[in-house]
Amino acid sequence: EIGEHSTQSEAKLFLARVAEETGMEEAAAAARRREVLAEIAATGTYSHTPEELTHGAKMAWRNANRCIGRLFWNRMHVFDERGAASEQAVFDALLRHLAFATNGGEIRPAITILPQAGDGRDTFRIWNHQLLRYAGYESTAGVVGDPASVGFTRICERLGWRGEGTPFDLLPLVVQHGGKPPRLFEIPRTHALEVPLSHPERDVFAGFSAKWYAVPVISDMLLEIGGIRYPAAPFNGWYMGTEIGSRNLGDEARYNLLPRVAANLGLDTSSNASLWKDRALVELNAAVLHSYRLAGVTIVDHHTAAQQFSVFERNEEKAGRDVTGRWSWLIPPMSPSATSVFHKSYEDRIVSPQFLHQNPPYA
Ligand code: HEM
Ligand SMILES: N/C(=N/c1cccc(CO[C@@H]2CCNC2)c1)c1cccs1
Repeated sequence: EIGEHSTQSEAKLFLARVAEETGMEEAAAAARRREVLAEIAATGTYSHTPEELTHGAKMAWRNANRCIGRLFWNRMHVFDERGAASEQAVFDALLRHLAFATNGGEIRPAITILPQAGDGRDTFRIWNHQLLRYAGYESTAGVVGDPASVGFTRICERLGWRGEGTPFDLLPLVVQHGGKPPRLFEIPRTHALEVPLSHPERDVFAGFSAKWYAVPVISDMLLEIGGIRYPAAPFNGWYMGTEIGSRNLGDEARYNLLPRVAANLGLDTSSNASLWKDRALVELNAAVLHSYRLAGVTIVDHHTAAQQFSVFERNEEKAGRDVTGRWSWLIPPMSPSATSVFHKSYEDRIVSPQFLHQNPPYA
């Protein structure tokens, strides 16, 4: 009962906003509103039209408070896979998503929306954090691969998966349907474009051949639109260089490459004041941007991304909408004060539609 009222009020708010933003006729909007309220009264839930689903997913991106990439919110391809009825069908849809998004390196933002929660049939959950990610193996000599993946790698191994044991083993996709045991699927190499990393002037990676995957596809967040929850709705954009250069490869708790890069640059790592970590970070980030450009794979540097975010703020102002944001995430991890975002403040208010974190499906 209470659920029904909240769905009704969330649905009414969403339908009114979509009608207004997509210029729907008043009569058509009223008819749709009545139809949805009747469906909720009869079944406790409702289904979005393809148009509502598409615009709702774009609104959720536009409302993503931690996202610096929102300028392009209206240019995202939406794959409606609400008809998926098996793990195999989900896997096929995810491969299609990867192929479409990769597009030979000219990355296209996209989202694949799988069945909504609570529509009677069981829902799907994708256990991966991202469709493409490297395994992490804990050993007595430390971690081989991505330390952030150690837990999930163990789960994959418990489910029967065996990696090669290199620092860059692509993890399998793990798809669960309702309460059934999850199924594992290997991603074909044809769908997992990777970028070999090199530096334009210096051999910063001497002794460690580094690479990273082209397309980041977040697959563990829940998409909420007008009171309807989509627990599996993987979405991709392109990378901002600092995500790879500063965090994935630079963090001590990740690939921890700063000492090696500093040594290869001949820096004095005996004192903080030589700023050797800062110099190593700059060259590591320069190498990432250089390598993706050389490979013809879309990437954005944090200065350009910040400028694009300013254009987004101006566009939203013109559209009469507030921009909400989480400052601590919007500022890039490198040279934040050299970007405009740093010198502004943002209200971290949750606006629906929205992407939300959800509990991992595995114990
Ligand atoms: C097109 C290029 C895009 C770029 C460069 C970009 C950039 C970023 C960056 C740098 C972050 C912070 C990630 C971190 O610090 O770990 C982020 C967060 C986020 N982005 Fe974007 N983004 C893009 C597209 C998208 C798209 C297409 C969506 C969804 C449709 C999206 C939704 C989000 C969400 C929900 C978060 C917060 C994630 C969390 O709370 O863990 N972004 N984005
Ligand atoms: N460039 C990106 N970066 C991210 C966007 C959202 C989330 C993440 C990773 O978030 C992890 C969880 C908290 N920090 C790391 C990275 C995109 C991924 C998918 C669309 S754009």
